[in-house]
Amino acid sequence: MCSIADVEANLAAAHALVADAARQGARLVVVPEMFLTLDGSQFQSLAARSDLVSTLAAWAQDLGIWLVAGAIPLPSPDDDVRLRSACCVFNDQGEQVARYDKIHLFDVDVGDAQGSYQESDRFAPGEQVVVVDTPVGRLGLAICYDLRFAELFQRLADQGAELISLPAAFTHRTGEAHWQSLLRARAIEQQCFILAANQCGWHDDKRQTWGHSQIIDPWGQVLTELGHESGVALADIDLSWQQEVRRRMPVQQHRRLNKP
Ligand SMILES: O=C(O)CCC(=O)C(=O)O
Repeated sequence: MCSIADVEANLAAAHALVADAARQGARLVVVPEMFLTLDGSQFQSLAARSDLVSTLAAWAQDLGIWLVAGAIPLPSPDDDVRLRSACCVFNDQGEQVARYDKIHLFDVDVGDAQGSYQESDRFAPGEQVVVVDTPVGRLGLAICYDLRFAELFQRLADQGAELISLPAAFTHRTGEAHWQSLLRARAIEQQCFILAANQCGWHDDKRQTWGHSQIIDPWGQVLTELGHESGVALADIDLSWQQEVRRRMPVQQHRRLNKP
């Protein structure tokens, strides 16, 4: 989706997309990073709103789906005044079953319309690698810039991840150059499904994201892909195909360095 500076409008747009996915039979739905807003000046007030997490939990329960709720700004679990960019997972009963705080923060000058990004001005990095069992497989959690850090994906796979979700607001410039190559590489390396939900388009004329949300299988095949527009991408997660890929090419067993 393409979030703008209006949180209520973004909530309504996200809910419509999630409901559409549920109507089409999705059992687990991933929404993009910072889908409530990409406007950093609103993060502090959003993090103070206790109603948002319960709203997202209610979506999951009402629609009978598991929801990987992108990333939203939440308070740090410790005393740090900076927030965390947090991905909460809700089950179909509306219970929060996991929370992953983005580990790798995007402090990068990509030379696009926004100038440089300094995520660590507002956020502190997470420290925990998180996996959670879901009805469609064991799910590892990562967010956007994390995609560039293969060792996180290796750790997720070492903890049994069969699929890895990646809510993102990947920039247009870096997305055009690297998004799909990195997604496919991570899927092939870990022989995992990758569920990548990206923001798209211009956000209030300030920032442009790449879109191209997609689902990739453990062989690196793109099962479904959106373009630059917002929408819903759906795929079947066939874990027997994953077992077949892993059985035929047991790269994890062939590791000789950094074995867990
Ligand atoms: O890694 C990139 O090129 C984009 C990352 C990004 O936009 C983010 O983490 O918000």
